[in-house]
Amino acid sequence: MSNHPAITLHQISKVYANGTVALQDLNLEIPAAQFISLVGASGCGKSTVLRLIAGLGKVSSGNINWGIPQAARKLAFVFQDAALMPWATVRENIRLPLKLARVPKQDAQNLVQQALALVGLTNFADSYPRQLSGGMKMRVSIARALVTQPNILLMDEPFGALDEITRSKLNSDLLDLWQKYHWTVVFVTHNIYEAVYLSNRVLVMGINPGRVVADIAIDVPYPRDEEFRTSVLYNEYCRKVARCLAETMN
Ligand SMILES: Nc1ncnc2c1ncn2[C@@H]1O[C@H](COP(=O)(O)OP(=O)(O)OP(=O)(O)O)[C@@H](O)[C@H]1O
Repeated sequence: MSNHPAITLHQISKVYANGTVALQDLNLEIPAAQFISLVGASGCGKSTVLRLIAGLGKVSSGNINWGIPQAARKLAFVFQDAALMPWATVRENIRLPLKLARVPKQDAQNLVQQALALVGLTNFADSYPRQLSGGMKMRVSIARALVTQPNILLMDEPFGALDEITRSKLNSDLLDLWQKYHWTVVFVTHNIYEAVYLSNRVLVMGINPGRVVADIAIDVPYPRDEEFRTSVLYNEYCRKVARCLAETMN
């Protein structure tokens, strides 16, 4: 894994037009190919951090420095809501970003086929969203992000609406893909267990104002399996994150 910073957020503040101070003096260094999670109380600015990295809004002060030249930056965003077009098939939903980028049809077809295989939905390519379970819809949403072959993946509570069993399966599948493709991942979640299982680092954010209050390295090698999830070490990490989170609420 490279330690070269892909993204550095330096003294970032974000004040929305209505005066809400969402972030204040937030510092965060994200090395290339790291999987980091942001956890924190509702309203502490987690989504704001993702949006600023994605360029969907301007910082009020501070700056975001990129270790990757603009031409080589390929960002993809996955939201909690799969937000699929109900009238279009799985294949058409996944092809949408390629269509918008005017990728030639044959290339697009190949990329969609690959993305379908990655998320295990090849046999559902011609199904409609209404015919899929919640977990399958989220897989389509992930495939739609992966089809653009990103190197930075921004995920805003992608599994928040799923049941525990589906969430746990998608966590494992996501880690398998990450180990293969080495994306830089910034993952927002309310779920401490998910954050510890997935991440190289868990960043705990405080509220009022939003900032990073703890940066906890999860020093456990990948692949991480069921054994890790049931280990004493895993529980210790979860407790540590929970304690930091509780302190932010005091
Ligand atoms: N467009 C906006 N205009 C004004 N205030 C906003 C806007 N977007 C977010 N905020 C405010 O900024 C703060 C941070 O919001 P943000 O959505 O980043 O938090 P969050 O940690 O992702 O919350 P949650 O966990 O509930 O999704 C909140 O107080 C929110 O109300």
